[in-house]
Amino acid sequence: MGAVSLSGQTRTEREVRVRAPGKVNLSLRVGAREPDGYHPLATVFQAVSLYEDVVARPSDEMTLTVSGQQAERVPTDETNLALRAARLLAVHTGVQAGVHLHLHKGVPVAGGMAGGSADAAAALVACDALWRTGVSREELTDLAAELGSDVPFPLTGHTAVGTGRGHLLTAAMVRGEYHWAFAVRDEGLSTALVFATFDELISGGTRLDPDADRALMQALRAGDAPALGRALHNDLQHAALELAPSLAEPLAVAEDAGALGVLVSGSGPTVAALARSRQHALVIAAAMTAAGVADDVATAVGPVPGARIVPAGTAGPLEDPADRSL
Ligand SMILES: C[C@](O)(CO)[C@H](O)COP(=O)(O)OP(=O)(O)OC[C@H]1O[C@@H](n2ccc(N)nc2=O)[C@H](O)[C@@H]1O
Ligand SMILES: Nc1ncnc2c1ncn2[C@@H]1O[C@H](COP(=O)(O)OP(=O)(O)OP(=O)(O)O)[C@@H](O)[C@H]1O
Repeated sequence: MGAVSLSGQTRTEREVRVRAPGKVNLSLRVGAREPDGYHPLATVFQAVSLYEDVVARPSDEMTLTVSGQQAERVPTDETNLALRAARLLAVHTGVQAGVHLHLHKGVPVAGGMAGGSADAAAALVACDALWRTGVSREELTDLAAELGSDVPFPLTGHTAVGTGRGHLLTAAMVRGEYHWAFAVRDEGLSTALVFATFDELISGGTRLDPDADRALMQALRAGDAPALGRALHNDLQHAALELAPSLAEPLAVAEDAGALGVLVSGSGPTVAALARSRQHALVIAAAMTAAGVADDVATAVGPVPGARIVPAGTAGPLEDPADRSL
């Protein structure tokens, strides 16, 4: 155990492990583009049990390594959202310390499930604990929103309504658990391009109806999965299909396999199918694999909690492979 100096204090060197979830937008309603380039949203997020694990260790620099699903597609330079989160927290709090972050990815990259946003949320929580900054949860949420519209939600987790750019959250009342099957594609979709394609398709005319998700919220309160399946909605789906027409295939296969509802997750290209049970989610995933309509499949349950510290010694895919060669 070494000792490091932090803001004039000496403390025992340690590591902090944080786990943050990916998300599905149960409903994603998009208003007309505003002058700042962003679109007002009315969305309902649900956190699902595909996780990003982040380990933060004291370091003189800000460095990053990545392992896990599609790790080779994640940038490790200063554009990485987790590194940007660490830097933002250091600047905000005046902490003069570095960190080594290791990300273990379990959420599809550029898949519309906010994997990078979950990394950023986890990095904020991990660095906050490592550096003992003492910032409030509200401040962390504000910093999260500076990093990206989707970053506050993985801090909060569970099920929440998102307004503004999607970053203003209100917890939703939810009964029961919901089982999901996902069709994952190797090639991601750019969120900005999907929004731009949406603009072309609607050519200026759309208004957010505050009552549009009444049936969906009622289904969640009642724990009624079939009603939730009928109420799933994504305004960006048409644009995602325009850019990746083959997404129609996993949508159709999941429907044929009896999914209660199926949609493109967020800006895509991951396709999310709501199942009747965990077993049924496995059946839908198997059907998508057998039909060859996905590069990979996954199953998950929601809602699950937001970013939280994982006690040391907890089993899980949290190790930095670089350590094994030491
Ligand atoms: C599609 C969703 O995943 C739904 O939850 C999010 O809206 C995307 O959130 P995100 O990836 O965190 O997006 P940001 O990093 O904030 O923005 C990336 C780009 O997406 C577009 N964008 C994003 C959010 C929003 N409300 N309107 C937008 O038009 C903008 O072109 C922006 O430049
Ligand atoms: N930590 C990170 N993990 C994954 N991608 C990252 C990360 N940091 C930056 N990126 C970049 O961000 C892009 C989007 O990644 P991400 O996995 O968050 O997409 P997404 O799930 O579609 O996001 P969202 O659903 O929030 O729109 C990637 O193509 C990658 O270049």
